[in-house]
This record gives sequence, structure tokens and C-alpha cells, in this order.
Amino acid sequence: MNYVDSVYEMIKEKNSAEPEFLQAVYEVFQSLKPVFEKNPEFEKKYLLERLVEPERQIVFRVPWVDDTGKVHVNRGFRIQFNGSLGPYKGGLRFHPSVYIGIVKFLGFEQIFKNALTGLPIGGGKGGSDFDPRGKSDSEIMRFCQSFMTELYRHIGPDVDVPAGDIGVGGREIGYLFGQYRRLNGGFNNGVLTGKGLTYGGSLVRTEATGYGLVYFLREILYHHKMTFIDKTAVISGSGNVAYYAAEKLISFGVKVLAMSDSEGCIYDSEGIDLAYIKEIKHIKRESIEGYTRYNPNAKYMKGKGCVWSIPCDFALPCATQNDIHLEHAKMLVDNGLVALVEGANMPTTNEAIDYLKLHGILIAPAKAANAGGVATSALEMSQNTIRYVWTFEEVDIKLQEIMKKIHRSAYEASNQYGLGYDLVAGANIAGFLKVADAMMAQGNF
Ligand SMILES: NC(=O)C1=CN([C@@H]2O[C@H](COP(=O)(O)OP(=O)(O)OC[C@H]3O[C@@H](n4cnc5c(N)ncnc54)[C@H](O)[C@@H]3O)[C@@H](O)[C@H]2O)C=CC1
Ligand SMILES: O=C(O)CCC(=O)C(=O)O
Repeated sequence: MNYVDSVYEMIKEKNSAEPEFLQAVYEVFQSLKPVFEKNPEFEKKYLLERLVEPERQIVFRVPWVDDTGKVHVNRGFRIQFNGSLGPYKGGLRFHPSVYIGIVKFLGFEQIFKNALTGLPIGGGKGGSDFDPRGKSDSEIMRFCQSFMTELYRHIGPDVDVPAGDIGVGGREIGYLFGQYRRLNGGFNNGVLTGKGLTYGGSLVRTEATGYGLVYFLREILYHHKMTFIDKTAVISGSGNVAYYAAEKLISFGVKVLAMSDSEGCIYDSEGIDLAYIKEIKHIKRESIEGYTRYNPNAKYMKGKGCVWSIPCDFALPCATQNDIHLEHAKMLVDNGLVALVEGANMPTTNEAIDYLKLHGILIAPAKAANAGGVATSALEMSQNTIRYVWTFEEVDIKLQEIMKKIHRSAYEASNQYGLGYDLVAGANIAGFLKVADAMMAQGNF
């Protein structure tokens, strides 16, 4: 058995209760085989064994009191996966499905994504099994305060800098920062990103992941001498990433036909009106079905994955992991899909990716395509350090440049290893080589 497969077998045995983590590792390892053949010194230094073991895993109790006075206890996590390139960096997810395996898969992916941005950030991720749905604003605040009461001793602008992810947006980051400031003293705002604009947030951070996705797709289209003209898209999710991806696509002339939430999807043949999505999902925080109240011609379909039955040129999974399975991939191909653009982390199963590749679909893998969010977080850190604020245009130009460079480095790495235009493998290889270089230089740690 070759080195890569033997390390994977060892990891499978050690982490058998963490299928999402194993899936993420398997996918990266498949791309790395030619790299290990070419660089035997990596094997000698046990690089893969070290890479898959987080540098630090913090698990803690989060007690909080609801509006009726009842006490609840949730579990909090922060995984400081790899700090060889810079302070650990990555979001916090609040969702009932969160457990150590989810946080580890997200943290593992984050290492390579952050490396691809070209900015000095290591990989980390965190969260809680707390369910924000149906909670009052005061309950959310009390939960965030309790979460930060433990987390604050493990983070810092030069140590670990969390941000948002599913269930954690501007409101939650505000409460988390308030509690950090209260406990830590001083105004150390480089400790979190995704902050509000009045206390150190960066312009464009809110939009960055969604906009970055579309900038990345634009590079793919340029490369293949294609354009956005007369194209259609469907998007899963209707949260932060989905919303701003839709906004940028629409501004480029693409018709966005459908969006979804965890219960079902809405199909509007005239093109989704984002003002309604904002009202329903971001302000009222209710089911996407409410869209039909505003536009009775739109159609609501219930069920997971219904969005992938709608014919489109571009499919953008922007909700959660393992959203596109093999049967969805088959439907998308049969319906004439041109490109898959991954906004969520690991939204496509490995079998579905293989099927899409086999059928010539252009694939923008999450690690590269959704890296605009964390890249802009790193720009927020830079502004906090120099105590300066760049304009919207300045940050947006930097974001476009970063997405262009990520596309180029993924393509070049793929080409260098004789794989042609395979951005899935190229992103894994380019991200890995940067981390590998830093780890080799820093000795056996
Ligand atoms: N916010 C950011 O800057 C970044 C987010 N991501 C990824 O993008 C995805 C979306 O994140 P955000 O938009 O920030 O979160 P959000 O909380 O704003 O939106 C999440 C969306 O996913 C849907 N969703 C959640 N769980 C679901 C489930 N089990 N089944 C179907 N739909 C579900 C929700 O209804 C909502 O529309 C996540 O996978 C996240 O890891 C990736 C890079 C950066
Ligand atoms: O902005 C950040 O630090 C985190 C973004 C994130 O969690 C992700 O890229 O998945």
C-alpha cells in the first residue's frame, strides 16, 4: 500500500465516528498522491500524519438561561488545526448538527483554503450544537456571552481569530465581541472578523464570500472563452453566501431561478427578487415559502434537494455539506449544467464530484471558490492592525485580485502535475504545498 493510502487507513481507524472528517481527508488525499510520489521527503517527515491531527482541540460547556428562566447546556468547540502560516482563522457554526466531526472537517478544509488566499492565516474552526432557530434576541445574546466566557482565553489577534459561519452573522459577532471586550479589557478588535462597521468591521466582508464565488466563476468562464450572457443559475440556501452570490450574479446579467432553505425551495421563472428574500429570510427569519405571498406566480417545492431538479447553467450549493448527491448530479447533467460553483464547504459528495468531472462539468471547488470570505476577513485583520479603513471599492478590488490569483494557482498546480484543467485537484495541491513548505521549515511540530 502506498504512503497516502496507508495514512488514510490509519485515520479511518482512529476517527471512525467522524464520517464528514474522513470524507474531507479522503478527497484531499486523492489529489495529493502525485505530490507524494514526487516529494519523498514529505513522507520521511510524517507530514500527513501531522497534518490530519489538530494542533489543539478545545471542547467546553456552554450553559445559558432562556427567557422563561430555564437553564440549557450546549457544547462549544474550537479546533486550532494548523497554525504554520499564521494565527488560526475560521468561522463559528451554531447549528444542532454540530459535533466534533463537523468542526474537524471544516477546520481541515480551512487549512488549505486559507493557504490558497496567499495571506498569513492558519486554519481553525469552531461552533456549537446550539440551535438559533426560534430563539429571541436576548436568548441569542446570553448564549453568545456564555460561549465567549470560555472561548476568550483561547483566542487573540495573534493567536486565533474566529468569524461567522452557519447561524453566526453580524448580530452574533457583535454579542461575542462585546463579551470579549468586557472580559479582556481594552479594544482588541483584531480578535474577531465580520464585525459591524462602527467597531472595526471591513467593508465588503458581508458580501465577500458570495461576491468572491462569482468572481471565481468569472475567471473560469474567461479561461474557457465563455460569458455570463443569457445564463441561468440555481442556488441552494438563502443565507449570507447564497444571498450575495445571487446579488452579484444578477448584476452580471444572470437569471437566478431558484433559492432554498432547509425545508424547501422557491422557483421563480421571472428571476428571484432578492428584496423579498431579504425580507423573509434575513429580517423576519421565516420559511422561504413566504416568497409566494409576494409573488403568487412563484412555485414553492418542499423537500431537500428539490432545487437541483430545476434546469440551469450554473448550480451554486450555498447551504451546507453533502447537499448534492449522485442522483442530484445526474439530474443536473441531464438538464444541461455548465458549471458547479461550491459556496458551502464540501457541499458535494465525492461520488457526485466524480460523476460531474466525468461528464465534463466545470467545477469551482469550495476551498478555492468560497475563499473570498476568509480572505476579506484577513483584510479586516490588516485594517485593524494599521487602524485604518479602506473604502468599499479598495477592498472589492483586492478581493477580485485575490480570486483571480487563487484561480491561477489552482490551475497552475493542476497543470504542473499533468492533470490539465482540474481545479479540484489543483486547489488541494496548491494549498497543500504552501502549508507543507512551512511545516517542513518549522521542524517536527
Ligand atoms: N459566511 C461565510 O463567510 C462563509 C460561509 N461558508 C459556507 O457557506 C455555507 C452557508 O453559510 P452562511 O451563508 O454563512 O450561513 P447562513 O446561516 O447565513 O445560511 C445558511 C443557509 O443554509 C441553509 N441550511 C442550513 N442547514 C441546512 C440543512 N441542513 N439543509 C439545507 N439547508 C440548510 C439555511 O436555511 C440558510 O439558508 C456554509 O456551508 C458555510 O460553511 C463558506 C465560506 C465563508
Ligand atoms: O472569515 C473567516 O474567518 C471564516 C470564513 C469561514 O468560516 C470559511 O471560509 O468557511
